[in-house]
Amino acid sequence: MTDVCLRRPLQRPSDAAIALTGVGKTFLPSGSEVVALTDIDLTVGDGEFVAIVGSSGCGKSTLLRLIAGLMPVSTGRVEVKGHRVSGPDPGVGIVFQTPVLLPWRTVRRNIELQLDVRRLGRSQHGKEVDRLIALTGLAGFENSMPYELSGGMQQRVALCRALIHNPDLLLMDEPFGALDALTREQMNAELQRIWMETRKTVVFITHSIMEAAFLADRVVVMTPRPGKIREIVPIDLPRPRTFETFRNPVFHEACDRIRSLMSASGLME
Ligand SMILES: Nc1ncnc2c1ncn2[C@@H]1O[C@H](COP(=O)(O)OP(=O)(O)OP(=O)(O)O)[C@@H](O)[C@H]1O
Repeated sequence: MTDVCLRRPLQRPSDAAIALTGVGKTFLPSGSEVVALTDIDLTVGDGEFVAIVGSSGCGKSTLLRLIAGLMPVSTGRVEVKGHRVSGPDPGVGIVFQTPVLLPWRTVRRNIELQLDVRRLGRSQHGKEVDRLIALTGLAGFENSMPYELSGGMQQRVALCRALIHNPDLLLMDEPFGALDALTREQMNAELQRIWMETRKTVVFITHSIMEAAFLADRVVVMTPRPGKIREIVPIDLPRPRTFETFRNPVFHEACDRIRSLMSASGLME
Protein backbone atom coordinates (compact mmCIF):
# COMPACT_ATOMS: atom_id res chain seq x y z
CA MET A 1 0.00 0.00 0.00
CA THR A 2 1.14 3.54 -0.69
CA ASP A 3 1.94 5.69 2.28
CA VAL A 4 0.02 8.92 1.94
CA CYS A 5 0.94 11.52 4.52
CA LEU A 6 -2.05 13.64 5.47
CA ARG A 7 -0.34 15.90 7.96
CA ARG A 8 -1.55 19.46 7.64
CA PRO A 9 -0.59 22.65 9.38
CA LEU A 10 -2.91 23.61 12.22
CA GLN A 11 -5.41 26.20 11.16
CA ARG A 12 -6.32 29.48 12.77
CA PRO A 13 -9.61 29.42 14.75
CA SER A 14 -11.16 31.67 12.10
CA ASP A 15 -10.80 29.08 9.31
CA ALA A 16 -11.15 25.94 11.43
CA ALA A 17 -14.02 23.50 10.90
CA ILE A 18 -14.73 23.63 14.64
CA ALA A 19 -13.64 26.30 17.10
CA LEU A 20 -14.40 26.05 20.82
CA THR A 21 -13.49 29.09 22.89
CA GLY A 22 -13.75 29.12 26.69
CA VAL A 23 -16.48 26.50 26.56
CA GLY A 24 -18.06 25.33 29.79
CA LYS A 25 -21.16 23.32 30.62
CA THR A 26 -22.88 23.08 33.99
CA PHE A 27 -25.93 20.92 34.65
CA LEU A 28 -28.40 21.48 37.44
CA PRO A 29 -29.98 18.07 38.01
CA SER A 30 -32.44 18.33 40.90
CA GLY A 31 -31.00 21.68 41.95
CA SER A 32 -27.39 20.57 42.62
CA GLU A 33 -24.73 21.88 40.26
CA VAL A 34 -22.66 19.46 38.14
CA VAL A 35 -19.80 21.17 36.32
CA ALA A 36 -19.25 18.84 33.37
CA LEU A 37 -16.84 20.95 31.31
CA THR A 38 -14.80 24.05 31.90
CA ASP A 39 -12.37 26.25 29.92
CA ILE A 40 -12.33 24.20 26.73
CA ASP A 41 -10.36 25.82 23.91
CA LEU A 42 -10.00 23.63 20.85
CA THR A 43 -9.83 24.09 17.11
CA VAL A 44 -10.29 21.26 14.65
CA GLY A 45 -9.04 21.79 11.12
CA ASP A 46 -11.13 21.16 8.03
CA GLY A 47 -10.80 17.49 7.12
CA GLU A 48 -8.96 16.68 10.33
CA PHE A 49 -9.60 13.52 12.39
CA VAL A 50 -9.52 14.30 16.11
CA ALA A 51 -10.07 11.70 18.84
CA ILE A 52 -11.07 12.52 22.41
CA VAL A 53 -10.14 10.27 25.34
CA GLY A 54 -10.78 10.63 29.06
CA SER A 55 -12.33 8.81 31.99
CA SER A 56 -16.00 7.98 32.24
CA GLY A 57 -17.98 11.09 33.18
CA CYS A 58 -15.28 13.61 32.18
CA GLY A 59 -17.64 15.28 29.71
CA LYS A 60 -16.75 13.76 26.32
CA SER A 61 -20.36 13.15 25.23
CA THR A 62 -21.35 16.56 26.55
CA LEU A 63 -18.63 18.14 24.42
CA LEU A 64 -19.88 16.31 21.35
CA ARG A 65 -23.47 17.37 22.03
CA LEU A 66 -22.39 21.00 22.36
CA ILE A 67 -20.61 20.81 18.99
CA ALA A 68 -23.70 19.17 17.48
CA GLY A 69 -25.90 21.95 18.85
CA LEU A 70 -28.02 19.44 20.79
CA MET A 71 -27.65 21.54 23.96
CA PRO A 72 -26.49 25.10 24.67
CA VAL A 73 -23.14 25.99 26.25
CA SER A 74 -23.16 27.52 29.75
CA THR A 75 -20.12 29.66 28.97
CA GLY A 76 -17.99 30.35 25.91
CA ARG A 77 -18.62 29.85 22.24
CA VAL A 78 -18.85 26.96 19.78
CA GLU A 79 -18.38 27.67 16.08
CA VAL A 80 -18.74 25.25 13.19
CA LYS A 81 -17.42 26.49 9.85
CA GLY A 82 -17.22 30.01 11.22
CA HIS A 83 -20.85 30.13 12.41
CA ARG A 84 -21.86 30.19 16.03
CA VAL A 85 -23.74 26.99 16.91
CA SER A 86 -27.21 27.71 18.26
CA GLY A 87 -29.03 24.47 17.42
CA PRO A 88 -28.72 21.23 15.45
CA ASP A 89 -26.95 21.78 12.13
CA PRO A 90 -28.04 19.84 9.03
CA GLY A 91 -24.40 19.66 7.91
CA VAL A 92 -23.50 17.40 10.83
CA GLY A 93 -23.71 13.59 11.01
CA ILE A 94 -23.79 11.88 14.39
CA VAL A 95 -23.10 8.26 15.35
CA PHE A 96 -23.97 7.30 18.92
CA GLN A 97 -22.72 4.47 21.16
CA THR A 98 -25.68 2.31 20.20
CA PRO A 99 -26.99 2.22 16.62
CA VAL A 100 -30.62 3.15 17.50
CA LEU A 101 -32.23 1.63 14.42
CA LEU A 102 -35.97 1.52 13.88
CA PRO A 103 -36.84 -2.19 14.32
CA TRP A 104 -39.69 -2.13 11.78
CA ARG A 105 -37.55 -0.68 8.97
CA THR A 106 -35.15 -2.61 6.75
CA VAL A 107 -31.47 -1.71 6.49
CA ARG A 108 -32.15 0.43 3.43
CA ARG A 109 -35.15 2.17 4.96
CA ASN A 110 -33.21 2.87 8.17
CA ILE A 111 -30.52 4.61 6.13
CA GLU A 112 -33.19 6.47 4.17
CA LEU A 113 -34.67 7.73 7.45
CA GLN A 114 -32.08 10.52 7.37
CA LEU A 115 -33.34 11.52 3.91
CA ASP A 116 -36.98 11.39 5.04
CA VAL A 117 -36.31 13.57 8.09
CA ARG A 118 -34.48 16.13 5.95
CA ARG A 119 -37.04 15.92 3.13
CA LEU A 120 -34.35 14.85 0.67
CA GLY A 121 -35.72 12.69 -2.13
CA ARG A 122 -35.07 8.96 -1.77
CA SER A 123 -34.92 8.43 -5.53
CA GLN A 124 -32.20 11.09 -6.08
CA HIS A 125 -30.07 9.51 -3.35
CA GLY A 126 -30.62 5.86 -4.30
CA LYS A 127 -27.16 5.47 -5.83
CA GLU A 128 -25.53 7.04 -2.78
CA VAL A 129 -27.38 4.60 -0.51
CA ASP A 130 -26.06 1.75 -2.66
CA ARG A 131 -22.54 3.17 -2.58
CA LEU A 132 -22.51 3.47 1.21
CA ILE A 133 -23.98 0.01 1.63
CA ALA A 134 -21.17 -1.38 -0.55
CA LEU A 135 -18.53 0.77 1.18
CA THR A 136 -19.49 -0.55 4.61
CA GLY A 137 -19.75 -4.18 3.51
CA LEU A 138 -23.54 -4.41 3.88
CA ALA A 139 -24.27 -5.46 0.29
CA GLY A 140 -26.80 -8.29 0.26
CA PHE A 141 -28.41 -7.14 3.52
CA GLU A 142 -30.34 -4.16 2.15
CA ASN A 143 -33.68 -5.77 2.91
CA SER A 144 -32.74 -7.35 6.24
CA MET A 145 -34.43 -6.22 9.42
CA PRO A 146 -32.25 -4.89 12.31
CA TYR A 147 -32.87 -8.03 14.43
CA GLU A 148 -31.31 -10.10 11.64
CA LEU A 149 -28.01 -8.18 11.87
CA SER A 150 -25.00 -8.52 14.16
CA GLY A 151 -24.05 -5.59 16.41
CA GLY A 152 -21.26 -4.61 14.02
CA MET A 153 -23.62 -4.64 11.04
CA GLN A 154 -26.15 -2.51 12.92
CA GLN A 155 -23.42 0.02 13.70
CA ARG A 156 -22.48 0.05 9.99
CA VAL A 157 -26.10 0.92 9.18
CA ALA A 158 -25.89 3.77 11.71
CA LEU A 159 -22.68 4.93 10.02
CA CYS A 160 -24.37 4.90 6.58
CA ARG A 161 -27.31 6.83 8.04
CA ALA A 162 -24.91 9.45 9.45
CA LEU A 163 -23.17 9.81 6.08
CA ILE A 164 -26.06 9.68 3.58
CA HIS A 165 -26.74 13.43 3.60
CA ASN A 166 -23.01 14.04 2.96
CA PRO A 167 -22.30 16.00 6.15
CA ASP A 168 -19.06 18.00 6.32
CA LEU A 169 -18.69 17.08 9.95
CA LEU A 170 -18.99 13.62 11.49
CA LEU A 171 -19.35 13.36 15.28
CA MET A 172 -18.87 9.86 16.68
CA ASP A 173 -19.54 8.99 20.33
CA GLU A 174 -17.75 5.73 21.19
CA PRO A 175 -19.33 4.12 18.13
CA PHE A 176 -17.48 0.81 18.28
CA GLY A 177 -17.27 0.31 22.05
CA ALA A 178 -19.82 -2.50 22.12
CA LEU A 179 -18.19 -4.53 19.34
CA ASP A 180 -15.86 -7.51 19.66
CA ALA A 181 -12.16 -6.82 19.08
CA LEU A 182 -12.00 -8.15 15.52
CA THR A 183 -15.15 -6.36 14.32
CA ARG A 184 -13.88 -3.20 15.98
CA GLU A 185 -10.60 -3.43 14.03
CA GLN A 186 -12.55 -3.94 10.81
CA MET A 187 -14.76 -0.94 11.58
CA ASN A 188 -11.68 1.17 12.31
CA ALA A 189 -10.17 0.20 8.96
CA GLU A 190 -13.46 0.98 7.21
CA LEU A 191 -13.85 4.30 8.96
CA GLN A 192 -10.30 5.27 7.99
CA ARG A 193 -11.03 4.31 4.37
CA ILE A 194 -14.25 6.34 4.31
CA TRP A 195 -12.48 9.28 5.91
CA MET A 196 -9.60 9.16 3.43
CA GLU A 197 -12.09 8.98 0.57
CA THR A 198 -14.38 11.77 1.76
CA ARG A 199 -12.04 13.93 3.92
CA LYS A 200 -14.79 14.85 6.33
CA THR A 201 -13.90 16.49 9.60
CA VAL A 202 -14.27 13.82 12.30
CA VAL A 203 -14.48 14.12 16.09
CA PHE A 204 -14.32 10.62 17.56
CA ILE A 205 -14.81 9.72 21.22
CA THR A 206 -13.28 6.52 22.49
CA HIS A 207 -12.09 4.82 25.69
CA SER A 208 -9.42 2.97 23.71
CA ILE A 209 -5.99 4.62 23.57
CA MET A 210 -4.93 2.38 20.69
CA GLU A 211 -8.07 3.09 18.69
CA ALA A 212 -7.55 6.83 19.18
CA ALA A 213 -3.88 6.68 18.13
CA PHE A 214 -4.65 4.43 15.17
CA LEU A 215 -7.37 6.66 13.74
CA ALA A 216 -6.61 10.24 14.68
CA ASP A 217 -4.39 13.07 13.50
CA ARG A 218 -4.49 14.40 17.07
CA VAL A 219 -5.71 12.91 20.35
CA VAL A 220 -7.27 15.22 22.92
CA VAL A 221 -6.69 13.90 26.46
CA MET A 222 -9.20 15.24 28.98
CA THR A 223 -8.94 15.53 32.77
CA PRO A 224 -11.54 13.93 35.07
CA ARG A 225 -14.64 16.02 35.77
CA PRO A 226 -14.86 18.92 35.49
CA GLY A 227 -13.46 18.06 32.06
CA LYS A 228 -10.66 20.24 30.73
CA ILE A 229 -8.16 19.54 28.00
CA ARG A 230 -5.07 18.12 29.65
CA GLU A 231 -2.95 17.86 26.49
CA ILE A 232 -3.32 17.29 22.77
CA VAL A 233 -1.07 14.56 21.40
CA PRO A 234 -0.25 14.72 17.66
CA ILE A 235 -0.10 11.33 15.93
CA ASP A 236 2.62 11.74 13.40
CA LEU A 237 2.05 8.60 11.36
CA PRO A 238 1.46 8.18 7.62
CA ARG A 239 -1.84 6.99 6.09
CA PRO A 240 -3.33 4.63 5.48
CA ARG A 241 -2.60 3.09 8.84
CA THR A 242 -2.49 -0.68 8.76
CA PHE A 243 -1.51 -3.61 10.98
CA GLU A 244 2.08 -2.45 10.40
CA THR A 245 1.17 0.73 12.27
CA PHE A 246 0.84 -1.30 15.48
CA ARG A 247 4.55 -2.16 15.15
CA ASN A 248 5.65 1.42 14.50
CA PRO A 249 7.66 2.93 17.42
CA VAL A 250 5.96 6.31 16.80
CA PHE A 251 2.60 4.62 17.46
CA HIS A 252 3.89 3.15 20.73
CA GLU A 253 5.39 6.46 21.83
CA ALA A 254 2.06 8.20 21.18
CA CYS A 255 0.14 5.53 23.10
CA ASP A 256 2.62 5.75 26.00
CA ARG A 257 2.27 9.53 26.08
CA ILE A 258 -1.54 9.36 26.16
CA ARG A 259 -1.39 6.63 28.82
CA SER A 260 0.99 8.65 31.02
CA LEU A 261 -1.22 11.75 30.70
CA MET A 262 -4.21 9.70 31.76
CA SER A 263 -2.28 8.15 34.67
CA ALA A 264 -1.08 11.58 35.78
CA SER A 265 -4.72 12.69 35.81
CA GLY A 266 -5.60 9.73 38.01
CA LEU A 267 -7.55 8.15 35.16
CA MET A 268 -5.65 4.86 35.16
CA GLU A 269 -4.82 3.75 38.67
N1 LIG B 1 -28.44 15.91 30.79
C1 LIG B 1 -27.69 15.88 31.90
N2 LIG B 1 -28.18 16.30 33.08
C2 LIG B 1 -27.43 16.30 34.19
N3 LIG B 1 -26.13 15.89 34.23
C3 LIG B 1 -25.60 15.46 33.08
C4 LIG B 1 -26.33 15.43 31.85
N4 LIG B 1 -25.53 14.95 30.87
C5 LIG B 1 -24.35 14.69 31.45
N5 LIG B 1 -24.38 14.99 32.78
C6 LIG B 1 -23.28 14.87 33.73
O1 LIG B 1 -22.14 15.49 33.14
C7 LIG B 1 -20.97 14.73 33.39
C8 LIG B 1 -20.33 14.38 32.06
O2 LIG B 1 -21.15 13.42 31.38
P1 LIG B 1 -20.77 12.86 29.94
O3 LIG B 1 -21.84 11.91 29.53
O4 LIG B 1 -20.48 13.99 29.04
O5 LIG B 1 -19.40 12.10 30.25
P2 LIG B 1 -18.58 11.09 29.33
O6 LIG B 1 -17.14 11.50 29.46
O7 LIG B 1 -19.12 11.07 27.94
O8 LIG B 1 -18.82 9.72 30.05
P3 LIG B 1 -18.77 8.20 29.46
O9 LIG B 1 -17.35 7.97 29.00
O10 LIG B 1 -19.13 7.37 30.65
O11 LIG B 1 -19.78 8.10 28.33
C9 LIG B 1 -21.41 13.54 34.23
O12 LIG B 1 -21.16 13.82 35.57
C10 LIG B 1 -22.89 13.42 33.97
O13 LIG B 1 -23.55 12.90 35.08
